[in-house]
Amino acid sequence: MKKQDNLIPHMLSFAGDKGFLLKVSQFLSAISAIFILLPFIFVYFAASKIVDAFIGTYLDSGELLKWGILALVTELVGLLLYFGALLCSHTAAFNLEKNLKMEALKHLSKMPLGYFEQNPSGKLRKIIDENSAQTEKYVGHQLPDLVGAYVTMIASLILLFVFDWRIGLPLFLLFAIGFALQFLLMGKETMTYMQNYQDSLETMNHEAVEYIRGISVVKVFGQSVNSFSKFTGAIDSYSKNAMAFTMACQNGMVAFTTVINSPFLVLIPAAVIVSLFSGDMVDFTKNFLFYLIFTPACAVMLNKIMYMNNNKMQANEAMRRIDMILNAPIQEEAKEKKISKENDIVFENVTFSYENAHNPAIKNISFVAKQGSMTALVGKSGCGKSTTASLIPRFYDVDMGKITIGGVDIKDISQKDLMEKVAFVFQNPKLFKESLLDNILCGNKNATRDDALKAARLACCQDIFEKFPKGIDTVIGSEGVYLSGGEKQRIAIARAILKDAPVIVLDEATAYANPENEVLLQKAIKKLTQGKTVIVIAHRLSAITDANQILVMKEGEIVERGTHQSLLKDKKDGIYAHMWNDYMKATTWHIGNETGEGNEVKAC
Ligand SMILES: Nc1ncnc2c1ncn2[C@@H]1O[C@H](COP(=O)(O)OP(=O)(O)OP(=O)(O)O)[C@@H](O)[C@H]1O
Repeated sequence: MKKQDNLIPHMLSFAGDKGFLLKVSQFLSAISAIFILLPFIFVYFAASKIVDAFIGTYLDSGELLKWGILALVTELVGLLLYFGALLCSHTAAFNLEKNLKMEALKHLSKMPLGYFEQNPSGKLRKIIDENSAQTEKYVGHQLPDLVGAYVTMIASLILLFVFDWRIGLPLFLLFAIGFALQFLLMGKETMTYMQNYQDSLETMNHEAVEYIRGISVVKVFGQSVNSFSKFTGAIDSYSKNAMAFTMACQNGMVAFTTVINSPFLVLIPAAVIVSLFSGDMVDFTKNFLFYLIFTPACAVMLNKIMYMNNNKMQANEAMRRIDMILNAPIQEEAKEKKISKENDIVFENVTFSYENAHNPAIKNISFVAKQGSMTALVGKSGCGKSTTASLIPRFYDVDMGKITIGGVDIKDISQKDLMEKVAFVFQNPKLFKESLLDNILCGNKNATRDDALKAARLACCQDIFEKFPKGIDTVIGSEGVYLSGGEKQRIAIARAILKDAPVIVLDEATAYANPENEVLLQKAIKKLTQGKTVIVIAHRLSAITDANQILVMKEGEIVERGTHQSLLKDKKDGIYAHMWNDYMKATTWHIGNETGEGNEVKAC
């Protein structure tokens, strides 16, 4: 899609079954605009009567009253019609905003989870919220106003010529110059400046959030805001783009505002010249009175149109941003969905690269994880363990090779079935700002409170509940309720126990355990993984010595495989044997002196 495409019709299509209200609203607004112009004519007739009274002797107060009442009534009718127009446009606009949000959320739910690593939730929320609100503002307020303003403009131009074309023509030319300047202002170049400005505003907001998130690092390392080059760079870029946008608008804006707000500079000289050639000074005076009343209203209207075009440009840009989400490629669902009854996991020559990465994160990975067995992935940081695990629930799709569960390619299993089949416990589990109970229940929406309590017991969460007066009903994040990393992990394990999925992936699920709660966590994990196909990533090698197979990874490839015993016995000089030796040394490492005096530090 080109940046400058007119996306307004596309945006309006989201009004759905309320779309017809937009037409009704525009119709009412157009009629209302005419009614709101009529009082000028009636006031002109009233003023004419007063002029007549000056040159004659008799002032017909009845007729004066008639024009006054007509002016009042038409003004009121105009306002009522406008009210009706706004009512219709707002109903359609709210529907449009709701549909846009729903569509965006629906689309996001079909995206691979990897998309959310590149596009953090805060950024997506901002794009959806702010831009859909912008479209609501445009459709609810400005769209009916725009139609009304254009009708007013055409009617006004007609009126300019109806009373005395010799005065109307120079005024028309003045307004035409104003319009020409306005269209010059709305040129493609300005649109590009505005898009750059909006982009840099978005980047700056995003970097500000990142900076605040990392404020603890800033404080601990005594950094200043200037040392965060991405944030300061984003501020600089915003300031440059804001300035460029302002400068791009400056000349046109000044010229437009000056021209449009100086109709008397044209009206008075024109009227003086016309008066010199007017035979009937009475008629001239009446007409001049009309232009005197009407011309400032024309200027106000043109100013309004100018700002409305600006708003249209912003609404177009808002739609473009929402479209970036709506057009992002979704994770394709298989046309013929297959059900996998068994739970063996098989990787066949799987290769995967992250977007924009130079090298594959994993290469040619093949292994079989038998149903009911435990497979451990070990290796140095960055060797591809998490990547391998994250391909099982399709957080990303493989580039080459395939992954099957129970003999069925995971791409042929429906997303819903796959999500039901796999439970994933992350190193940093995400808990919602809801009660602990709700956080556990989200593993299985059909489960009862008793089920959740049972799962929590199995996950050794009792001590967490005992800390808070409301126990399992305590809401996280409220009134100083915060959980430690290890506590969060146990809640996440309770959630996974409740889900009772046949495949369990544990990515550093005990990373935050301290010596006391590691025992609890290990117990919880034992309960969770009984009889399941388990893929586990753990830096503490003691946690995986019982695994049915250990896959040792290096630079994205499997370089050794076997059980703990076989790897130690058959590959004495292998990577795993070295890792195990280092691990054993670390667990008996002493601070103080080499004779073992001092404080022992357990590996954690
Ligand atoms: N979202 C991502 N985008 C781009 N590259 C990534 C992403 N996540 C990981 N990588 C890269 O892929 C490679 C494998 O990373 P991965 O997280 O799988 O390693 P790991 O073995 O799990 O590491 P650790 O033990 O530190 O968690 C690394 O080079 C890493 O930099």
